[in-house]
Amino acid sequence: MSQERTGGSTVGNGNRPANKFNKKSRPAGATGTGAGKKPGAKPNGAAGQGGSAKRRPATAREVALDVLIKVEREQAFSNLVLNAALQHAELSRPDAGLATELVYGTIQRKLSLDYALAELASKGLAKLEPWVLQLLRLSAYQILFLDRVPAHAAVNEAVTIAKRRGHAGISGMVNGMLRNLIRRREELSPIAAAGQPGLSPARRIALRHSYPEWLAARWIAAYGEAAAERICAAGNEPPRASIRVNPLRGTRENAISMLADAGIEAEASTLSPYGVVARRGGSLADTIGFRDGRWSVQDESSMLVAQAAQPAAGMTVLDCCAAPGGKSTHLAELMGNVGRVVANDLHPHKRALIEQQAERLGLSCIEAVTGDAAELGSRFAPSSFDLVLLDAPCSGLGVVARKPEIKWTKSEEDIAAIASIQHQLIDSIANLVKPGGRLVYSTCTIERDENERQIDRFLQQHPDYELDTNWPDELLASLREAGAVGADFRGDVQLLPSHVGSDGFYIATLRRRA
Ligand SMILES: C[S@@+](CC[C@H](N)C(=O)[O-])C[C@H]1O[C@@H](n2cnc3c(N)ncnc32)[C@H](O)[C@@H]1O
Repeated sequence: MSQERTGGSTVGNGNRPANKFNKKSRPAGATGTGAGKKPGAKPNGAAGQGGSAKRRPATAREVALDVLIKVEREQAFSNLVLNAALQHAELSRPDAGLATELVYGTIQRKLSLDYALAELASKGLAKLEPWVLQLLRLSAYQILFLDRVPAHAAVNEAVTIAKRRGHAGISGMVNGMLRNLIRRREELSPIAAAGQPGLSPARRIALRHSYPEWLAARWIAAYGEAAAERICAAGNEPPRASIRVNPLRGTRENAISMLADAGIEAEASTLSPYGVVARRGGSLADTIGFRDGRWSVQDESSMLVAQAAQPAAGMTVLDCCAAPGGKSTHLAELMGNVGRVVANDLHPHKRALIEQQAERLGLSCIEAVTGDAAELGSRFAPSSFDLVLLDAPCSGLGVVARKPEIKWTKSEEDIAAIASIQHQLIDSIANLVKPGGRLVYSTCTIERDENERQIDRFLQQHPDYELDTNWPDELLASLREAGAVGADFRGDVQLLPSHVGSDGFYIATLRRRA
């Protein structure tokens, strides 16, 4: 089947190299929201398994295999593990591109790959050692999804790795299963599987695009079958890489021209007047403009939050969940660095991240503090702030293109649990907004329980608040263009990954009645 990604190059905020297996570039590294390990993750350990722990991986496939093993074993974020592994491995640029494609593609297509492999494993996949299963998935991904990687090369390399890491029986089994897969690839294709008669819409979408069935069903219930399918397809596309220009240090045109000088082909974002989207080139963070504070690496959807919040010079602003500081710094930029932005985060170690960003961007009006947002209501006097932003911790299901493991690790129980925390947080900060001031709520998820329903419940419990439709005309025009808002705009927006290819994001603006 032809799902191949060709061309492309590193345009992310890490060191994601050129990738000739992708049609589009995959941006590398942490995306600026919630970067770090997942809660409960074990500490970093050696990446490999099956005898590879101390050996520095030599090939793209070995690096990819070690990353896949570690992501699954430690419940770690793939972008962080991959970036660390690439820096350590010092692969050539094309090999680093192959490793990148293999890691993201294998995680994205896990359900499709397991569907095909399960037919070939005589004792079932559950009996396989974890590293063998990852090696089979990695190789099956090449056979089923990458037309430009010869199938025999994928098999030969898998057998070589299996011989190095396991006994002869394992390499023989790997060889046999993968050669069978090549022979039966049409029959075992997940696309053929999705075409079977009698499947429910959720099962069909799950098989076709490799998503958990419960998630496909949830999105069908929320958005309808056609939209849910578009969302799932968009989540398998390489995410766009973009920067947000710091208007205090230069113009967007100037940034585009500086990027061109650095070999990065980029164009103005259609969503945000501060955004620039990179098409091909090098790492956006590894640029003079980034180091000089002329721009930050940020997804386009995320840039819309500060724009919708409409901060003004001289305001007193609270960002309740601020680290690593993407939105606090944007708010401060739009305030011309005049006023006060209190940037709070729960984790003490994240305070330095906010301070580093503020310093790099020349923003002295940001004051980074540490604390539980649920306690901010008692820490500050009532009505202390003109503007309060709650960029809440969330399930992250709007960013599966950047962190595909999210779709496999999150559950419906997780969504319910995080929605309950969000409710507690928004409730506890409501009193901090001055009458006439704004409360902005945002998440990087597309779950209605975390978004619209959260706001509906808040409005029922806080009659002193109302949704605020007074958004900048320019912002509303670009959201209309993207198909994200219609005539029924009520003061919130749910951007879907399928709208313009940016992250799925929710933004609501509320005004406290005067
Ligand atoms: C979505 S991220 C924020 C991203 C940030 N606004 C930005 O644009 O760079 C959510 C943040 O909330 C923080 N967090 C989670 N629970 C919190 C709590 N109870 N109080 C304060 N911060 C919390 C996390 O540490 C994380 O940095």
